[in-house]
Amino acid sequence: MVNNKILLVVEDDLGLQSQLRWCFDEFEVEVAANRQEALVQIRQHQPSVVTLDLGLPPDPGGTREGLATLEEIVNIAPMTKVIIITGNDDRNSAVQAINLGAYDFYLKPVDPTILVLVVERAHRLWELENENQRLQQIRHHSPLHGIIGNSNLMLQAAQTIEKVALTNATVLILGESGTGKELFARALHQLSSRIPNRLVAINCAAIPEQLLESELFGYEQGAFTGAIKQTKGKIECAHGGTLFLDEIGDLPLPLQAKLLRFLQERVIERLGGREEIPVDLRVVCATHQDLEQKITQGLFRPDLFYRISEITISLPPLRDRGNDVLLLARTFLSQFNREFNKAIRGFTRDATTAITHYSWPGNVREVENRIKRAVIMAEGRQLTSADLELDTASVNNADIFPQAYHCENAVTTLRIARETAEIRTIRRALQYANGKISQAAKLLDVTRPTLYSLLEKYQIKVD
Ligand SMILES: Nc1ncnc2c1ncn2[C@@H]1O[C@H](COP(=O)(O)OP(=O)(O)OP(=O)(O)O)[C@@H](O)[C@H]1O
Repeated sequence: MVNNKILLVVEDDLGLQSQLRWCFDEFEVEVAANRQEALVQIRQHQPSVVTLDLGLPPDPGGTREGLATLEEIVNIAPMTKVIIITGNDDRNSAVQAINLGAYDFYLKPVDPTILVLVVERAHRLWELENENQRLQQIRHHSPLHGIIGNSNLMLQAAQTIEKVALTNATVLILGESGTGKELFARALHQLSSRIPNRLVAINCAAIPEQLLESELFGYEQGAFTGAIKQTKGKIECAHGGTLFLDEIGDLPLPLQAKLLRFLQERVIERLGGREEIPVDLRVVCATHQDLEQKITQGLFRPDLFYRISEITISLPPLRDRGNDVLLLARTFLSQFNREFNKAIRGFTRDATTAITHYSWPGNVREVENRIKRAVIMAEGRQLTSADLELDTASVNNADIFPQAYHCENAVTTLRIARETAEIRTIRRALQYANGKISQAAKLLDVTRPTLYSLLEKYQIKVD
């Protein structure tokens, strides 16, 4: 767990370094004697405040090294408050440091009591800014707790959930696999007044028909061979709470009739039992299937369909959610960095391009899995498209053109279309030119350096 009160003292005078180390009781104090050590400590401990002596080796008598260190700190940890410590005769450098992004300066000689106050104030500001940023992120990126998304379609879905949560209406959530149907069902339960009780989930596609009935409705002792004791079903277990029926489209027809009866009368009978047991619960169903088509095929009861779809929420596939994919990718990256104790700092440009171009057939689950695998395996400081196994070839295979038409953001759409056309044209020219760069460049009417930079940009390999 990250300690919030971490101070980094960057000071090459070892006497002063140890004096400073002991005067900040409230802080966990880390020390560094030069630029390199300072940057390692910043990455490792993410301090809220840094005190930085401008006279660092190899320029202990000047300020060049101190100012260069400041620039790097501001670059990699922009929220960190850097307090410059400098000689009384060097006000100009102090002002220059403020221009470069230092939070404050302090003129030597050091009076520990005053410096503690300055550091405390800087830490308090850091805390407020952090909290503010956190709240803004929640407001901007999380329409509901734990649900990441900023696109209009997701905000609409979240608003519907908020509106229906306090009612008892039966909700049907539709969407491709991995779009977050179960996550939304859980959010609905959490916003409802049924939160003191459980959400009980059952996947109708994962359990064989003979077992599904007893799983749902329970059984009395001796109801069938192996029924050695009375057992409650999922419906009874959800009493007072929410029953989540996932893959409802796979519920066999005989069980559809039994479920319909329960939804109409709100009582169940266990298998082998005669007693009618009243159960009070809210039902949420989900499916990736087209239920209306199943109705026309005679595979789904229309009366059950109308019962379960008092409110229908359609979750769009990820390829229709504009920039949500990048938001999700970044969120999963920080989550898995924390989980696996890694410090990968974002995505390379080619990774960002690949993430926006790929069509994500497995939706959010696929983003989560790819980033998890990449964080575990990656060796560099940023994730590349190869780490994500989304190199140019797989992005092309996913055929990025259809996405161009579905994107919410028209500017992105044009960019995707242009880049797709560029990739294809370059590949064709290389084929014609048998992989000879200068000939391909001539065909494309660009210079060789331009073609090289395009090959690098799109990660096109020349055989
Ligand atoms: N908007 C989102 N923000 C954050 N995480 C999400 C989001 N949508 C889905 N997830 C995560 O993606 C994974 C798949 O989501 P979920 O199981 O809810 O999808 P599903 O539509 O129910 O899938 P299936 O139809 O295959 O059961 C889960 O780990 C979930 O937490």
